Amino acid sequence: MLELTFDADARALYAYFTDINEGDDASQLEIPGVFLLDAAGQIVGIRLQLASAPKKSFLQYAQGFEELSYDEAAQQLTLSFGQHVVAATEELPYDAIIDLDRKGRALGLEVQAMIEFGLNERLDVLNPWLVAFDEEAGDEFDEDAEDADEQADAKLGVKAEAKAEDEDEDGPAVHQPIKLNPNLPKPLLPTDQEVHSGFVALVGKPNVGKSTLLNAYLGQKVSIVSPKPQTTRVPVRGILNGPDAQIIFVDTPGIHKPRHKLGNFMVDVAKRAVPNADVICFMVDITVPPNRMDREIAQMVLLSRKPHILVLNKVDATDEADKHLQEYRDLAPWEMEVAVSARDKLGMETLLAEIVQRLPVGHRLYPEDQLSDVSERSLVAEMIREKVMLNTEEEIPHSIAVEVEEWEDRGKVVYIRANISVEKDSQKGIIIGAGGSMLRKIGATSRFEIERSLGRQIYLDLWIKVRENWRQKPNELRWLGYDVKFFRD
Ligand SMILES: Nc1nc2c(ncn2[C@@H]2O[C@H](COP(=O)(O)OP(=O)(O)OP(=O)(O)O)[C@@H](O)[C@H]2O)c(=O)[nH]1
Repeated sequence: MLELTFDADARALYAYFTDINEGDDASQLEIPGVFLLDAAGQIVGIRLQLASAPKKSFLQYAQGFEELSYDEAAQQLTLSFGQHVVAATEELPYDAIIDLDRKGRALGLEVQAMIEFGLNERLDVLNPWLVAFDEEAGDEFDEDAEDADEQADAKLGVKAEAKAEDEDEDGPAVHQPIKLNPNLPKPLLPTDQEVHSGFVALVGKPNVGKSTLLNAYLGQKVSIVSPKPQTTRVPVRGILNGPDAQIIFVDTPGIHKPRHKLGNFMVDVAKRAVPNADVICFMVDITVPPNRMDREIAQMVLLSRKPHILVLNKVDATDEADKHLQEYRDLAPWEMEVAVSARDKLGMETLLAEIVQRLPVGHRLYPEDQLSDVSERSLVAEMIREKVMLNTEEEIPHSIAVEVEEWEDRGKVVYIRANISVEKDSQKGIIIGAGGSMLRKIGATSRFEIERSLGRQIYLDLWIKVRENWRQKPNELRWLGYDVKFFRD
């Protein structure tokens, strides 16, 4: 049976024909079509009109599903949900998207409806096919799997008691929050006066520069950055103090089409940041035109009814900054738009002023010397993950997780033992590299950055562990700290 997921925030319906991983979708087809409606106006199917005959392999993954049929003569792909009489059709407000792999095989499709379409009330017929993002089978805490995991740890010499102790005390990733770097000049701030203060969500697609902007404002890295999409996995709060304002930026994971439970978690925590924010900065990459995901995020921002600013990033990277401007403007009635370069720190004062005037007046919500809510321990784990991401290719960057397992102040140095989890044995080999060269490189670059950030000498002990298919396993995700309950406000 073909399973569907419906993202109510984005009003998007997804149907995947096969399990897919990051990078499997090599290209996309945009195809016009119609909703098939019964006499009551309920959606009972979708018909897509292909422009030309597809390759033979196009429907290879889709073949087993009785809901799908292809009319060769008419070049129409139809999804029918049950034996309903089609009484009417209604044009899809946007072309459907079909993801293709490198061989041109259709991996799945996405259909988006407009806000005013009232899609959910018309989805009743589709209910038996709908699965919720977060309620797939096996999502319950799996004690057997947890036991098996501990046994595997014991075999590898990992101290299960030490881990349990860590987790009992403070959860998987809680430690001292990062304070302002003592080497940086401290702003002189009046303490008890009222200021503009509140939460500012940085939301957008992966790779648009959200983390770069946050780090640029704070003058210190609190959120890791890489050229690969989906770098940020958990919301990171960075606190900027000024004489008249305290701005708590919330850097969120890039919103994308989730393909595994880790992706579901990332999108879920990103979306939760929107209703909790006082101001929303919708960040886009001005060098490329908006796509379906930008439209979905813009709708979500609009629905929140929060003050919202369009932040057009990467102006440094194009000579035609206004080429796609109108298309971004058309996504929503923005209260304000500001063009910036997070990399070159351009436009940042203007954006800050726009943010501050939209924040409520009150007291500072965080101590003035606190830079982030990220613990030192989490930041160190993230910095190591960043170095693995920067030094590896293909599927590796997305397949790893890093946990700091031991942290001991030994006077002159801080001893830090960290585990890099991978999904397969083959990935372990890649991370170690020939004669250990890759691991040495990751260790050296991580140590340099961690020492700079902590202002202390460290001894970094890196271990690699295979946690098979961890991104799909709820208990593994919880163990690694990717659990929504840790990120509730
Ligand atoms: N040219 C240019 N590149 C930028 C700018 N801002 C960010 N980048 C680059 O864009 C890439 C992605 O930046 P990130 O800050 O990791 O983007 P993000 O939106 O946080 O990405 P996710 O974590 O995937 O959601 C990195 O290679 C950055 O160096 C900018 O203003 N100009």
